[in-house]
Amino acid sequence: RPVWFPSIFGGPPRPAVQPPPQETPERGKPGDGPSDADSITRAESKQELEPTGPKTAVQIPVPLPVVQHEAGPDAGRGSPNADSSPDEQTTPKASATTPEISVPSFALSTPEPPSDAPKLSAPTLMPPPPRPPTLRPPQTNSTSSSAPSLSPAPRRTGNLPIPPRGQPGCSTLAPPPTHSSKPAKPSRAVSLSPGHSPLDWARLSGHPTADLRGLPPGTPYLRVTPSMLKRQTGRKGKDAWTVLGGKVYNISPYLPFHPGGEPELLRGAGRDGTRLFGEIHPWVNYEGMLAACLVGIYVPEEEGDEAAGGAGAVGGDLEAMD
Ligand code: HEM
Repeated sequence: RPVWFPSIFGGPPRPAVQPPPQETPERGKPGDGPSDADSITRAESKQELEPTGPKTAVQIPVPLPVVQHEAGPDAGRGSPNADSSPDEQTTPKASATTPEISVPSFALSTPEPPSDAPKLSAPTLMPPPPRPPTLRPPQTNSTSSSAPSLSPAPRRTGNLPIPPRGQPGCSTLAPPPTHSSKPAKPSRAVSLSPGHSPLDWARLSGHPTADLRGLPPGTPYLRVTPSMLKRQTGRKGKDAWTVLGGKVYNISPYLPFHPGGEPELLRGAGRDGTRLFGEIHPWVNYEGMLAACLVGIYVPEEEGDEAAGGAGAVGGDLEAMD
């Protein structure tokens, strides 16, 4: 393999002593093991195991005899010692304990685990990756596997940089400056009197038979004209009507329940409050909340059913509309 380098880097032309195609089959031969790293490792481990095991297995280079060789000394040593479980007879644990003592490559990791833990010595065949000093458990004796997973947590938090505090705009509790630059719109909600919460209104108006229209029972839906609506302002003993989306509602029963207050709600009384309503809270489901307060539909003057008393029957028009 060193012969390649001069030819690659423009050195004097030399005939290749061993061309690449010839190296591969030679290295693949099981008998020429010294060139392969695995074969070297197996050979060294077998040599170290040889004093404790039978000598015949050392001469076999293939992996299968190695397993048989390791099972032999394990069974032989494991039977007098009561500390090993019966499952260890089939595992190649004997090879892990023995090279730990004599293989030169184990010298780097030997001081880390104690020699009485044979299962932890197996990964020492390959040197462990470098770990930061903060993640290393403080105790050298690794008695349980769960201990290392718990110990790095407090160490890690202790080494994390603490964000700066005390400066304006740097607090983690405060919103970002881009969000806090514009002051929030102050709420115009009022405190409702006891028994007039939104839930109370839902109980009062949510019943299917609830009738909060302020009309005699059995009165059909009305065709409400602008002149009719104008008189329903909530004053002079009359109910307050408003138009929302083409429908006329009696909002008088809802006045003490309105979160925005009675005066605000009365701004829409006697007129079409659709635009005003939509400017303040378009998300409010007025159709569901005022279903029991539905008086009728809003129609032009000439299409109204106004009689001398005020109301005319709508008939089935509103039901067809729904
Ligand atoms: C058309 C005249 C109306 C006006 C001028 C009006 C005005 C207001 C105002 C100023 C608020 C307080 C908003 C805030 O919290 O800052 C409010 C809240 C509220 N209004 Fe009205 N309102 C009207 C009609 C209605 C109607 C007809 C309903 C029910 C069908 C209603 C249901 C509510 C509800 C549920 C809230 C609380 C909204 C929330 O907290 O998000 N309002 N209203």
